[in-house]
Amino acid sequence: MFKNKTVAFMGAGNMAEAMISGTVQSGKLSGEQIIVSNRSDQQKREQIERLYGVRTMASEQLPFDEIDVLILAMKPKDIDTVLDSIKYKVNNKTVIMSVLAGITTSHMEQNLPAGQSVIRVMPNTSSMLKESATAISAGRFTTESEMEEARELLRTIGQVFIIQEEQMDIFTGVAGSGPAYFYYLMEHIEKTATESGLSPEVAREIGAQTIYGAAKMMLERNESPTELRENVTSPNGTTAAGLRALDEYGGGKAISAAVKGAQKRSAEISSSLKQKQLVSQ
Ligand SMILES: NC(=O)C1=CN([C@@H]2O[C@H](COP(=O)(O)OP(=O)(O)OC[C@H]3O[C@@H](n4cnc5c(N)ncnc54)[C@H](O)[C@@H]3O)[C@@H](O)[C@H]2O)C=CC1
Ligand SMILES: O=C(O)[C@@H]1CCC=N1
Repeated sequence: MFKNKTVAFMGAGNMAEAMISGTVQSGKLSGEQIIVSNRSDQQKREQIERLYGVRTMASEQLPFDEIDVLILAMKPKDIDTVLDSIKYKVNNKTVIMSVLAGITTSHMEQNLPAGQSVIRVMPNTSSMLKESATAISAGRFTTESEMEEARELLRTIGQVFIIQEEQMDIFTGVAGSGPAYFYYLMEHIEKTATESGLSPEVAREIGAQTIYGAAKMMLERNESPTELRENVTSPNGTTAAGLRALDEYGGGKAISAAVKGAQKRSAEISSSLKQKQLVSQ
């Protein structure tokens, strides 16, 4: 399916690198088919070229006519500069995918040639190991077959969920930002375990295996998190004591607030762009 296709990245930061790593490991695209560009950091380009065997160049050198899929992976604040810089160069057959939090397809469509196909994508950094939970939603001009191809391409970095664009903010709060909540949890588990005498290396391994095992149980057993939690919890036992402390310290509320906080920030990015556009009209 990807034979003779060229996928180019604009932006070569953490998210782009995670996607490049996963895609190259999948073996579905060769390094030759992937072009990675950024604004100015040549050292980073050389590093990516060395590590993943892809082609790299400065963004203004991208061969726009050759590109089938252009993945935008810079910070949301840079979107307008980038759209301005590509709107007269981009090929009308190129599908533009954006991984930028909060940037809507309609914002991109308004700042690109009429009819350009745009897909909003929300991956996470577990793309690095082909374990992302990635959402995609179609823009106004995206065809079903382009969505199917997008899904196939992003399957190389993990699981793909097709969602309505209105659901992107909450998806971002859960899955785009989500790995950070688990790392935060691990930081605390590791610190506490180390203070109680485990070596940091062992504490990390134990914690990671515990999260991994719990995630696998959730994915492979047809049981709700409530059932799974109850199976761990003996009456008057150790887990009950641990969960009581979590409740006492507002653990559940804190987790909900984290997801909602990220969701809200994603929506704020969208509305601040809309505001900016209204002002400049
Ligand atoms: N880091 C994450 O876990 C996730 C990030 N995202 C999205 O990915 C995007 C990138 O995030 P990170 O990789 O974390 O940021 P980063 O700061 O690591 O990378 C940004 C990259 O964009 C490049 N860049 C900036 N302006 C440019 C321009 N005009 N032309 C070409 N390249 C340009 C920079 O050189 C850099 O390589 C953000 O929009 C973020 O919302 C989405 C999902 C998860
Ligand atoms: O923190 C951020 O804004 C990006 C988007 C999702 C994860 N990282």
